[in-house]
Formats: sequence, C-alpha cells, structure tokens
Amino acid sequence: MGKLGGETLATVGSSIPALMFTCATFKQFFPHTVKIKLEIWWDKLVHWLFPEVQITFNEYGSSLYNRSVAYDTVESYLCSKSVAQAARLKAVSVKKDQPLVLAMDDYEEVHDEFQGIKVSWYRGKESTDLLTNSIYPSQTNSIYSRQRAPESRYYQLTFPEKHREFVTGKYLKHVMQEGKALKKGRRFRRLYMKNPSDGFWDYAIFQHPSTFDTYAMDAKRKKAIINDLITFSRAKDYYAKIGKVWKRGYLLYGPPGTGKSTMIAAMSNLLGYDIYDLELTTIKDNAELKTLLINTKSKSIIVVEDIDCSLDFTGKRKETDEEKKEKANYGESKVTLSGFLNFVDGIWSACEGERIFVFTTNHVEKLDPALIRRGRMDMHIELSYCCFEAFKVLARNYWNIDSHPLFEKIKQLFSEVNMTPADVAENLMPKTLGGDVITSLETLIQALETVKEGAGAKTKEEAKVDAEEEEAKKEEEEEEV
Ligand SMILES: Nc1ncnc2c1ncn2[C@@H]1O[C@H](COP(=O)(O)OP(=O)(O)OP(=O)(O)O)[C@@H](O)[C@H]1O
Repeated sequence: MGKLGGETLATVGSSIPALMFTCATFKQFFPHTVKIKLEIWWDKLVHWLFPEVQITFNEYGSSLYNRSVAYDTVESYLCSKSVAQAARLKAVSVKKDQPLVLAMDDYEEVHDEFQGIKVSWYRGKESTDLLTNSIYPSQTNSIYSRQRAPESRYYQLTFPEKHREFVTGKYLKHVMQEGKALKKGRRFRRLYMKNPSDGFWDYAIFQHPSTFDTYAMDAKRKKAIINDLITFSRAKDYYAKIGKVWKRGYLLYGPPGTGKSTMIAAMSNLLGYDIYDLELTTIKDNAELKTLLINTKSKSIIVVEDIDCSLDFTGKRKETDEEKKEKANYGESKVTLSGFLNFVDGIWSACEGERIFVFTTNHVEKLDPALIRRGRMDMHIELSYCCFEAFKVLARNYWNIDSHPLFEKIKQLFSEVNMTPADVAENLMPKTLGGDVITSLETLIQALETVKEGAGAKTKEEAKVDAEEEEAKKEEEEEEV
C-alpha cells in the first residue's frame, strides 16, 4: 500500500466501483478471449493495489474418487479457531464414528497468527454447475453417482505478499502437521466390509483392544514386526525414490487360535490404519474386485482371512457348506487368480499409496506360490503354539504378574505340549468374579497335563509328524473322491 500517495489512492478507490460496474456491463459483449485477458488484467490490478497472496484448498481435487486430504486437514486445524471466532458455525462431522466437529460456516472468515505473522482463512462455496460440468461429469455409473458431491467448498488462505516465503513454507507445514495430529486423535478407526445390498464398502467403528503390548509372542520376533510396520509407515519418500508402490504384504499363517486376527487388530492400533475385510467369495468378478480396490483409502489394511478357503486358487479344494450358502446368495464368484494378483499389485493397486495387504491362512502349503511370493507378500509370519515367553505376556495381561513359583512347572509343560495362545488365554481367564491367580495357573497346568496325556505323552516333534501324516492321508482321500 505504501506504493501510492494518499490522494491517488482515494481517486483510485472511488473509481473501483464504477470500473467494476462498467466491466460487468460490457463483459457480456466481449469475445471469450478478450474476457479472459480482462480477467487477468483485473487480477493484476487488484494485486497491485492490495499486494496479497491467496491459496485455495478445494474440497475436491481433480480426482473423481476422493475428497482432498489437504482440505480436511485445514478444516481440522481451523476447528478451534472457528469455534472461538466465527459468528456462524456448522457441524461438519456427525458420523457415527466421530465426535462432533464444528467448523466455520460458508462465507465466514477467521484469523490466525503464527510466529507473529497474521493470516486469514475464508470458507467459500463453489457453484454446483461448475462442479457438475467440469470435475464431476454427470454419470449414471454407480461409483460416480455415489461419490459425487452435491456442492463443493474451499478454504482460502490470504496473507501479505511480503510473507509469501514464510507462509508457503513454515506456516503451511505447521497447519498440515497440527491438522493431521488433530484428525488422528479425533477419529475412531473403521472396519469396512462389503455391503451385500449395493456392493460398496460399508463400515462399523473398529475398537478392538488388542495392541502389540498385549500380544503374546516371543519379544524379539514381535520387535522385528513392529519395526517393519513403523519403517513402512514412514517410508513414503523411500518408496518414491526406488520407484515402488507404497504398499506392503504380510502373510500370517499358523493353526487356528494362534492369533492371526488378533495381530491384524494390533497392526491397525499401532499404525492407526482402517481395516478393509475382503470376503472374496462374495465378489462377483474381477471388475467388482477392482472397483472395491479403488474405493479403499490410503492408511489402510486390506485383509483376506483364510485365503486358502476364499476361492479355489489351488484347484484342489472342496466347497464348504458355508460357501455353498454364499454361492446361493451372491451367485458364483468369477474372481480368478490372475484377477486377484492384479488386485494386489497390478496397475490399479497404485491409485492410493500407504496400504498394507494381509492374508491369513491355516494351510500355507496349499497356497499357489504366485500368491505369496516375496514382493507380493513381503513378510511371512508364522504364528504358532504358545511358548513360555508368550505365556508370560498373557500372564501379565490377565493377572499383572511377571513371575510366580508355578511358572517353573508351566515352563516345563510348554516345552512338552502344544497349546494355542487362544486356549492358554481361556485357561487364564478367571472363571468366577472372585477368581485368583493361583486357581487360574493351576487350571492352566491341569489343561496342559490333560493335553499331554491325551497326546499319549508325545513330544512336540512326534505330534507334528503325526499331524502331517494325517493331513497327507486326508488329501489322498480327497483326490480319490
Ligand atoms: N498371540 C496372542 N496374544 C494374545 N491373545 C491371543 C493371541 N493369540 C490368540 N489370542 C487370543 O485368542 C483368541 C483367538 O485368536 P485369533 O482369533 O486371533 O486366532 P486366529 O489365529 O485368527 O484363529 P483362526 O485361524 O481360527 O481365525 C483371541 O480373541 C485372543 O484373545
């Protein structure tokens, strides 16, 4: 503003309304190219008179599928400022999995100050016509119509030209960091599953209490898994540098009750990711699988449980009664192995980064090697019977103890017999309200001894060989049938 003298400024100021009126009147008669030029000159004139910079954060970007993350982050950041300053507020998040969040209403403005620099934020609304004609072309296709927004808003940040470098650098970094932290702290995680009526993802609030602290496992292995997950979640730049899609696959395998589902919950709680539970037998064909994939969000875990039972990827499997029922409800799934492999790491898997794929199985040996090769399933995690160290985690969870005179006996029994963490946990649970630690430990010892006697005092190795032989016999019988 110091560029102009007081008198000149007064003259220019009083001429602006007249100029605007004249422009608006004649604009309709100008050819399109002239109109564009006039708009550019007009912007330049305004900028010369009021040297300010504006940055707009649109609710929807060029992507047809997603709300802008930056817009949501700004909204979270401005929440407390809006509550303190705006005359009109709006409840923007009244979903079942989120506490009520208030934001400034449309056409409101709030001010912010960071390290002595003042800026202002304005919330505007874009014309629906523009939105429908350009970014969201009218489509009858269900994914488009479901995702289309009826109107689009934006936040506009305005600040003096002289602070351009500071605001575009330090200030916006601060806004994004604060906004993300607020969003994360406020949001419950979601468990998505396919809605049978319309074939789209539907979700429930996910509040599973399992964490890696309470997960019973050998400490060294557990640490390695945690490190792997955390390294992945922070490796955006690294994945970009090596030219790889930012995703990682984990194969969890082991007998029933060894904690595969529990580990998925612990992963979600560690990273704050949502879970998509994919039931392959309910998916019609490869196209539907692709649609579901592109509608998953980043920061998520896509789970296929019991993948050996999901589809006939092995070509050897017999249908279970449950699958027969599903077939009757949904029709036969035409998802093929190649369609599924494309789902995991084809070109479409790159549409949103930061995703984890988890497959679980009780029979790893039955899976097609292509499905679980390294690079597709990067980490193979065997979850097996409870060891003494894992038992100690459960004892701490259930009874808050790290040692006990009965531990020696339990240690000895764990070296002799197999028991899943699920069974150990069940035995440690107090059976009555006033249950005590000694009764629980004795119950567990008794259960372990019963297994030992039942197994004919077989060693673990002998039991394993027997189980393998039995499995091979079953397969032979199946083949004959
Ligand atoms: N490693 C573990 N740490 C803590 N609890 C566990 C662990 N493993 C199993 N449990 C307990 O056992 C129960 C069953 O475990 P979970 O469902 O995770 O097993 P699973 O391997 O997924 O079984 P399935 O193959 O039958 O689906 C859980 O609710 C949990 O309480």
